[in-house]
Amino acid sequence: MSNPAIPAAAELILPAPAKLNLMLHILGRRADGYHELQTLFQFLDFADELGFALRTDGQIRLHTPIEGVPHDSNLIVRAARLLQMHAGCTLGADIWLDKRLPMGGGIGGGSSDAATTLLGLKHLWHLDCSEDQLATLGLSLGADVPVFVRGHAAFAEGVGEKLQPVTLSEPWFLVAIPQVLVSTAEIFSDPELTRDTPPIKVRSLLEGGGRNDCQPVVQKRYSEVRNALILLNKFVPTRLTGTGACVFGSFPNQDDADKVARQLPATLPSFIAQGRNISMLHRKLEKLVEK
Ligand SMILES: C[C@@](CO)(OP(=O)(O)O)[C@H](O)COP(=O)(O)OP(=O)(O)OC[C@H]1O[C@@H](n2ccc(N)nc2=O)[C@H](O)[C@@H]1O
Ligand SMILES: Nc1ncnc2c1ncn2[C@@H]1O[C@H](COP(=O)(O)OP(=O)(O)O)[C@@H](O)[C@H]1O
Repeated sequence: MSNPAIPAAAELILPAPAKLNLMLHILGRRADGYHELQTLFQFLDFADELGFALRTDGQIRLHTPIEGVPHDSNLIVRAARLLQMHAGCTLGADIWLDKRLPMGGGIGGGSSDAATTLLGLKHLWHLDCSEDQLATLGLSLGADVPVFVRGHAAFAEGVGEKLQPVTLSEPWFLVAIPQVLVSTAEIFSDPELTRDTPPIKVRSLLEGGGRNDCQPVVQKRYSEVRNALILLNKFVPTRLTGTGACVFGSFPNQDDADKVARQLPATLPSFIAQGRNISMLHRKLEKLVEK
């Protein structure tokens, strides 16, 4: 199906889905300042969309700027240039982004855009590089990029790069979007953040178990997040994803999620999407390969 936000010139249109951190424990801080974590990633069927067209002059042009993000700093452009350099590829690309995921929301939009760019351009440029290579390249762009490259729900350790695929139930999520941008770096540098949660084994982690260690710090600093947690908790157990700002609750079906969404005030936008173990991107890529 075509997307009116992406011109017909695009030869390849791919989704860049959101993720949730169903739990997020912080175990410690490494010498380089990064934090050792344990987190459970699941994808949502809610996504940005990217269009790609081949250029033969080697240039990378993103035609849909994001306000406040310079062209060359956009993770899409950085991912494209990194792949070009790594593969010694002389081809370029025109790229269009239909941004639907709230930014700075802890649902991984920028990282997912980067992963979709790596996989999309591998396809467009007919590159012979492995998923392992793309995940390693992705990690240099952000801790969350590898899970989007792999496309399978996962228990993650290290700084988020040691991934163990898991199969979870696939409930419907109501995700509320407090109207505030939370900086990941700011939360990780907060002196009040606890960094001593003991490691747990994935098999001992019951679905819905664990917690988000960032939540106390984020809700203390941002009243918008605090209020959203209070409000949504009246209907369903609610938790922060990543370093926020989004908060979520799960439901057995879409109707139940809809009923709660309708009761939220207009000042707290939200969306509903199903949690998925295989990302939308990988489901679409599989279909392309089958053709
Ligand atoms: C916390 C998580 C959980 O999924 O998600 P978000 O809330 O950002 O989506 C991620 O680990 C974020 O991953 P990502 O957004 O790719 O982070 P990066 O760009 O690599 O790092 C941003 C900043 O966060 C801090 N950081 C990030 C990851 C980590 N394990 N330890 C850290 O201390 C560092 O200060 C770094 O400069
Ligand atoms: N393609 C992109 N999409 C979103 N954000 C981007 C992108 N490229 C760079 N950024 C920068 O990354 C920051 C974090 O974005 P995002 O991934 O949406 O948040 P989070 O990591 O909290 O889920 C943004 O505020 C923006 O400055």
